[in-house]
Amino acid sequence: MLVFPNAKLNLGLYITERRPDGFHNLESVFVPLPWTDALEILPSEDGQATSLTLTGRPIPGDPATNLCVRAYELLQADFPQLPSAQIFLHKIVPIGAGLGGGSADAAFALKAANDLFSLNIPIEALEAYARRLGSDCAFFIRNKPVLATGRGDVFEEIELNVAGAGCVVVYPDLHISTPEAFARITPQPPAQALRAAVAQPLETWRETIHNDFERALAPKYPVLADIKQRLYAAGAAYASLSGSGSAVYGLWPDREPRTMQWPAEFTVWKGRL
Ligand SMILES: C[C@@](CO)(OP(=O)(O)O)[C@H](O)COP(=O)(O)OP(=O)(O)OC[C@H]1O[C@@H](n2ccc(N)nc2=O)[C@H](O)[C@@H]1O
Ligand SMILES: Nc1ncnc2c1ncn2[C@@H]1O[C@H](COP(=O)(O)OP(=O)(O)O)[C@@H](O)[C@H]1O
Repeated sequence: MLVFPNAKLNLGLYITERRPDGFHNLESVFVPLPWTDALEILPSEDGQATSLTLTGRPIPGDPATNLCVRAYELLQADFPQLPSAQIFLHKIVPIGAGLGGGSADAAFALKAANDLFSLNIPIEALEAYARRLGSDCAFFIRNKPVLATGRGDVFEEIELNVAGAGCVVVYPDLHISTPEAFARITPQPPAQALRAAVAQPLETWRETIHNDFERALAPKYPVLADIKQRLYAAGAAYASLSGSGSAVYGLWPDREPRTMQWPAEFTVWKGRL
């Protein structure tokens, strides 16, 4: 079974408090971004152990701990009838970019195994498996715009009118680790209610919707503010860091983004939400 795990963007991101379990409560709107990896899961040849074949963008870390493998093993622990699998991942979405790429691969691996082997796991149970793999992983099970709270794993439906907006995502070849980014944050309540702010026209968001990681990361990574400023100079109605970085995106509600030149080492995605 071949699936295409997509990335996500954060529209606003407020880190509101540190929790006793070491994680942080947050408030953010997550939206699917149609920038995808390719993931294939097939039953193994007779007697072969589960294998992972990686192509595309190199993924740091031991392949045995790749989130696709961990997702599959999580299901195998509860479904002994699940055979070994051959997993092929062609990695395209930048890593450590705040685009949720690893979490998307894990969630799509759960969904693909559920469909391929007819496990009939209900959607709520798939979300529960996903929560064990990463804070934002459960988002990719339903893969619809949500207001996320808690650890980034508690969702409420939200009305959004960004579908079809022009979007440019710029990854400056900079891996920012999520724990490192959190270490730079002082939690505080959001200045504005996010649900109300995203309901207003996109042109108003520049004044009302913020990502707390921007200020926290600015001293160490000035390139992030440079990219944002260039997106605004090219006519974006709204521009922001996604997640804990380092990808920065711009949105254009009703017209094509102007062509922009970026350094050769940057990776740029251009399309529509
Ligand atoms: C904070 C967000 C916002 O979108 O950042 P990005 O990963 O997108 O940049 C995500 O929810 C991240 O989700 P995810 O990347 O799955 O995080 P996890 O693997 O669960 O956690 C990685 C580390 O980040 C910190 N962490 C993560 C989520 C959270 N709510 N509080 C935290 O303090 C913890 O130090 C944790 O050990
Ligand atoms: N399939 C995968 N794709 C990307 N990263 C993975 C994967 N499996 C494990 N990882 C690990 O997860 C970490 C976070 O990756 P990713 O989800 O892309 O970043 P972010 O949380 O910033 O969106 C990486 O450092 C990587 O080592």
